[in-house]
Amino acid sequence: MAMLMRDPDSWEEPLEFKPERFLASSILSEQVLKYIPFGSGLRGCPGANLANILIGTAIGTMVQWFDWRIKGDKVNLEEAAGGMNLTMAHPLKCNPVARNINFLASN
Ligand code: HEM
Repeated sequence: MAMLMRDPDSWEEPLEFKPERFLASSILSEQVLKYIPFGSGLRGCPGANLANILIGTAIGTMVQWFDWRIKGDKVNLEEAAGGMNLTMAHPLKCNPVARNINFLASN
């Protein structure tokens, strides 16, 4: 079974950024076997639900409070040569710039 993240045999429009493609996942779907960050089966990660909640909250907070600046205008998503983990060939370097969100201020 191919498990490459951009394998057109496994993914529709594999080069497009479409995080909503994961919304349809359920533990029994074929979809979930294409991407198994938490392993699966009896020894699968028992912390998967907690991790998904924490990661969503952490990323949401980082995006809400900071503008993430990169050098240039495009992120190079080239992957490093295989292994078990998916690694960026050119690790992302970016600077967080605090957003001016002052939602506690009165008008
Ligand atoms: C992004 C976060 C996480 C990732 C990517 C991750 C990934 C994994 C993977 C790949 C395994 C091995 C599964 C297998 O062998 O099939 C595993 C096992 C495990 N994980 Fe996680 N995990 C995460 C977070 C957590 C959290 C938050 C907890 C606990 C609060 C946790 C507790 C465990 C435990 C106890 C095992 C061993 C299960 C066993 O061997 O029966 N993990 N995890």
